[in-house]
Order: sequence, then C-alpha cells, then structure tokens
Amino acid sequence: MTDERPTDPGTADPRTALIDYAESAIVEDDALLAARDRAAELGTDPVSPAVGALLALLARSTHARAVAEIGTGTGVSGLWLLAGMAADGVLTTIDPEPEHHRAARLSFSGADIAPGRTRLINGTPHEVLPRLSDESYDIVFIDGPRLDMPAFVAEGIRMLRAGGVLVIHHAAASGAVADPSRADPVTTAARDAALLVADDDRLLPVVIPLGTGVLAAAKAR
Ligand SMILES: C[S@@+](CC[C@H](N)C(=O)[O-])C[C@H]1O[C@@H](n2cnc3c(N)ncnc32)[C@H](O)[C@@H]1O
Repeated sequence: MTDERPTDPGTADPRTALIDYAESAIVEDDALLAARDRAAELGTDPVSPAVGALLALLARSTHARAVAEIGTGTGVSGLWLLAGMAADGVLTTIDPEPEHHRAARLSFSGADIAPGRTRLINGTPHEVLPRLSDESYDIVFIDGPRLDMPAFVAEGIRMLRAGGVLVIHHAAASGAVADPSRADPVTTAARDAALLVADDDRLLPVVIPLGTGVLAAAKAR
C-alpha cells in the first residue's frame, strides 16, 4: 500500500515549516513596518507578526476597551493591540525608557491613532503597577524584563477583569521551562510565572508556540 499523505521533500522539520507559515501569513501595514524599523534602530525586541496578530485577535474577541501593557518598546505590540480593541479603547503602556516612548508616540501617530487612545506611563512596572486598579483591564500583556515575570504576573492577575486575558510573551523560554535540567535565572523566572498561572483556579491557560512561547490565560467570568 502506498502512503498518499502529501509530503514536501524540501521541508526537513514540519514544525518549523508550520511556524514559518504562521509568521509569513501575516502582512503588516506601513505603520507597523515603520515601528519595526524604529525597534531595529533602538534595539528593542518587538513581537513577531504572528504574535501581534494573536494580540489583535484576543483584543477583538474580548471586545477590549482597557488594555495594560508592560514593555512598550517602539509600539509594535501596541499597534496590534489597538487594531483589535474597541474604537474608543485605551491602551495603557509602561516603559522606563523615554526614548522608547518617543519612538512609540511616532509609531502611534503614524497609524493615525488618536492621542486619547494611548496612555504612556514612563516608569518601572514595580513603581507603576501597584497604582493601576484591580479587575479593570480586559487584557494585560507582559513583555518587559524576563526576570521580573513572576512579579508582573501576580500584578496582572490582580488587574484583570472577570473574562479578561493575561498574555505573557517569552513565557516558555523557547521550551526550556519544560526541561528540569535548566535552572538559569530566566528559565526559572518563566517557570515560576507559569506556576503562578497554573495554581490559580480562576485562570484557563494555554501555551501557544509562537515566538519563544506565548502563555495566554483567560480569567473566569
Ligand atoms: C521586548 S521590549 C518590548 C517590545 C514591545 N512590546 C513591542 O512588541 O514592540 C521590552 C521593553 O521593556 C522595557 N523595559 C526595560 N526595563 C523595564 C522595566 N524594569 N520595566 C518595564 N519595562 C522595562 C524596555 O525599555 C523595552 O522597551
């Protein structure tokens, strides 16, 4: 009997091919490409196109009107979140680097985002997050320093409204979290963050293998 499953002799690793397809299927507009150019100039590490599209999808499906982001960068993830949010939704985004906020402002104005739709807070999340309200955000997106991930997750869970979604970028450390022999600080922080999510009965989590691994968790209604 012959195997009639389609094969692609040019593709060695089907998983890599799948992820390449997921990324290449997303087309970014000029405003996003300009934000990416700014990211390359400043050395920030923006979300990939497929992670960006996932953020927009989550924002649209939660009818997000209030989103909090830790780690503005030059606004690549912010533009994707805004694309999925309600037309009057407000993105609150935190970053300690004034230069990154200047670049993000250019990115947002380049996409004709009204100034009232973004609230850029200059400061570290450790200073800023405790001032943000409990249970008032539809999405909390965490994309700041990886060592601080557990602390940001604890704050993010507190800030999420019922039915809201926590999204953690770089959550799987490219799969290292599942390897018990890996105990370096970044992997340990990602593992601790994942445990905080797993131990919270109100959260329904899933790891999405885009980028270095995205952890998304919906809070019970
Ligand atoms: C990976 S980049 C964010 C990329 C952005 N989300 C995007 O997709 O365009 C991480 C950002 O975290 C910021 N950052 C550095 N230290 C921080 C801190 N203690 N708290 C929050 N953000 C910090 C950096 O300035 C940088 O802009």
